[in-house]
Amino acid sequence: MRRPKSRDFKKQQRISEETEIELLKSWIQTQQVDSGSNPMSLPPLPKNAPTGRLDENTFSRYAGVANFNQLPLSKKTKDGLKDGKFVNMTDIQRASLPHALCGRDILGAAKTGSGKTLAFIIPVLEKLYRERWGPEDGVGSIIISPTRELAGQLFDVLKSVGKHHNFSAGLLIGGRKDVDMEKERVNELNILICTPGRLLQHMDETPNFDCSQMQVLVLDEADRILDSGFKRELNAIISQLPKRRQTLLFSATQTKSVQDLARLSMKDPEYLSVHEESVTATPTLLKQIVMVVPLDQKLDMLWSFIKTHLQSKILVFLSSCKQVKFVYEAFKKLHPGIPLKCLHGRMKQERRMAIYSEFCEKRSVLFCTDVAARGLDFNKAVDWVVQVDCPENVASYIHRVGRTARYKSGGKSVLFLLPSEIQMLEKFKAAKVPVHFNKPRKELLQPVSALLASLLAKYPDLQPRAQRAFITYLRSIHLQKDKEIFDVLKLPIDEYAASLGLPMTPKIRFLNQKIKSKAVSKEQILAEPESPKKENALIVTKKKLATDDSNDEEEDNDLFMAADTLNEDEGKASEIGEVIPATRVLKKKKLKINLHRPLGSRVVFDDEGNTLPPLARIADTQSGKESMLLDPEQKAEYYRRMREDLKKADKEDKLVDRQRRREKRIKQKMKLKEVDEDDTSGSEEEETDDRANKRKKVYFDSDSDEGERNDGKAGVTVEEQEALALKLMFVELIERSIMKNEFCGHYIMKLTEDWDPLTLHSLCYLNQPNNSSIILYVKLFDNEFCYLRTIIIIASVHRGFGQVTNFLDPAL
Ligand SMILES: Nc1ncnc2c1ncn2[C@@H]1O[C@H](COP(=O)(O)OP(=O)(O)OP(=O)(O)O)[C@@H](O)[C@H]1O
Repeated sequence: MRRPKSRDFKKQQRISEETEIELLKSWIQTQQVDSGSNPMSLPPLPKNAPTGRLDENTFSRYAGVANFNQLPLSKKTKDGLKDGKFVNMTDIQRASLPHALCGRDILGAAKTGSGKTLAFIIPVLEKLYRERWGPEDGVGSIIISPTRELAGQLFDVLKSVGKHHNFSAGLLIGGRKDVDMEKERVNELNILICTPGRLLQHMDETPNFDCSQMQVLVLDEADRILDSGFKRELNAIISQLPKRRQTLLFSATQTKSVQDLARLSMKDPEYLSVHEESVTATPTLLKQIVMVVPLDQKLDMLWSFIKTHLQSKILVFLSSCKQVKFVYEAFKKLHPGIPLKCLHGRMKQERRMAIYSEFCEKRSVLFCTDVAARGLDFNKAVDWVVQVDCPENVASYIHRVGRTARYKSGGKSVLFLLPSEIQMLEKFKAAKVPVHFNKPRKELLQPVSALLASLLAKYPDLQPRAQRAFITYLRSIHLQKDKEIFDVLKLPIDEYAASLGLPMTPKIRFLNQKIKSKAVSKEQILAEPESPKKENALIVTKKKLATDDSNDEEEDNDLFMAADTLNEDEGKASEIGEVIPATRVLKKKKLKINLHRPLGSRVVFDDEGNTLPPLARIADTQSGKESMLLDPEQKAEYYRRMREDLKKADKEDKLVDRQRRREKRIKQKMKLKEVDEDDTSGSEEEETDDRANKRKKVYFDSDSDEGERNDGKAGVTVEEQEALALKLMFVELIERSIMKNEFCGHYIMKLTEDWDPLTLHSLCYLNQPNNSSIILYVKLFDNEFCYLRTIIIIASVHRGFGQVTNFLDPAL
């Protein structure tokens, strides 16, 4: 049975729209609240107090009222609110609506989930209604949201509360294919809800797109839209909007920057921060837990958490899309017993919207990036917000946890803090964010790393995902602004890689710069007299500075070298050890040699971990006297003798080689002659040409000390010789000898003597038997100039595979 309509309702129904607008205008005008005052400070009107016109000339006060019905709102808006079961106003609505209704600019700040959306949707509807805005008037209001999902949600609220109005509204967000259709219709829309990028696209591309008459501009999550990420877009948008307009800014963490307000041409805005005096900056019904979790245990902790909360609706924040993708894919394959979903900015828009709606409806775990951090009001309450990675600042934390405990419902959140991020707690305290400190219960921990490792082995496509997740996490820490809290060099990088199931730690190129700068600061330590850290710092600094001009790969290598040094000097270098991460692949990484490092600066270690000069081992093995290495004079004498011996040997070998070449050339000439004589066919010319072509390479007369060039003579270029040398070295030495650890000088000499085309003169080498890293100093004849030229072949054996990494002319 239909309820009889109230007298007020019947009365209002009788009032024509025109009269209603006149009435509203004079009501707002006569009873408007003083600028700068907070309507909430006024005593509330009694519940049954008459509203609207009291007599011919007076109206009821609307500032400080607690009920929507007591506000000077159109019947259509009131009906919409009633349909949505919105009766009593929240604090921010009470504080801001009286100002907003009389056309003032607003800077509204209130806790998450406190009803800020209605605080700007209502004034938009009312303003356009009072201005009698119609389809022919075009764009009357623009509401900008930082994310597509939030824009979609605002659009739903607008549709619901404004359903009795006749305005047309459009949702303009990126990722939608129907941009052409939008372009056709956008000029007919009265209210645009959009993301900055899409709005700007229309401003740039849509013919006759006109916002010059718009009345109200709203920035939801204003601090986010005003921050540097949207600066370019927002400036371009603002430049196309009329200066005479009402501007409403809302956020749980509001900007107070004068520059921001100036950018928006706001004039004496009302700053309404309704919870400024509140004891907490977060909802009172939100229980917030912080746990200190080492980086390598984060996934174990997350997995354990999910397994013990299978009946909950959980929102999990990670710091990058790639982490989200990896954790989602990996956990899905492990079947935790609750539906898993993921949401990040790299997904197609339709998928994003579908995931968002599904999560609103069903109990599940949603892994997401900060794309879901702000504004989203998931229909059925979220039970837990889990922050696996620390947010960039307190504001971001407040928005993330604000996805639960909305309006009058409760909620819980947990944040995993790394030991190095513990300072975040002080920031929480300063920002009035009450967190409870909980110790992780080890008995409940269900390790997942081993399972991930086997998953990665089973599904090859998962491994690159894990690597990308690893790198993007470290990069996100590296790029954080707050360097007091986020220091990538304090992270146990190697253990973290293992916890993702990765068999090896991926390369982290971007870290090098940090390592270098740390090295410089270590130099400052050196400047201080008697510094106990001096010795250790010296080792590290030298290593870093020696590689200033090295390429990326080698830069990474230096990271590992530095860490290696620290490992060996563990006790002494604990100070630096805190700064430079250890890695699991140190021993393997050490094999890579920085080719650009000045010769002789390479540091090798003896069994006790002491550093030795590069030739120390040869000297050591040949002299048998370790002490000799420590005496610079003896060492110099030793090198001098070595040089003389080599020179002598060079001369002798040169003579022998010349002789051999001469003989060989004569032999070849004889052969050619024989062939020419035998050939009687008419293809003689052709044959000769062919042969000439075949031999068109550059020939050198190795007999001539001046290195004259003689076409038609046997020989190969130096490049070919080197290439052949490399090949031979690789095949014969590396594969056979080095891998078996039977590398010996005798073998090499034998090999080179047998090898005809290459006039390999002499060869000495450095061998580090236990490292399987070898430098071959190979002396060749450079036939063009007929001097002895030395190439170094650097060979390394990495995980059982020989690899010639490079060769070059050293300045020995
Ligand atoms: N006056 C009201 N009466 C009842 N429910 C309300 C009222 N105002 C808002 N709500 C409800 O409170 C919830 C939170 O509102 P809203 O999304 O506007 O919060 P918010 O302050 O914008 O949050 P955030 O800062 O996270 O964006 C919504 O579900 C909304 O329907």
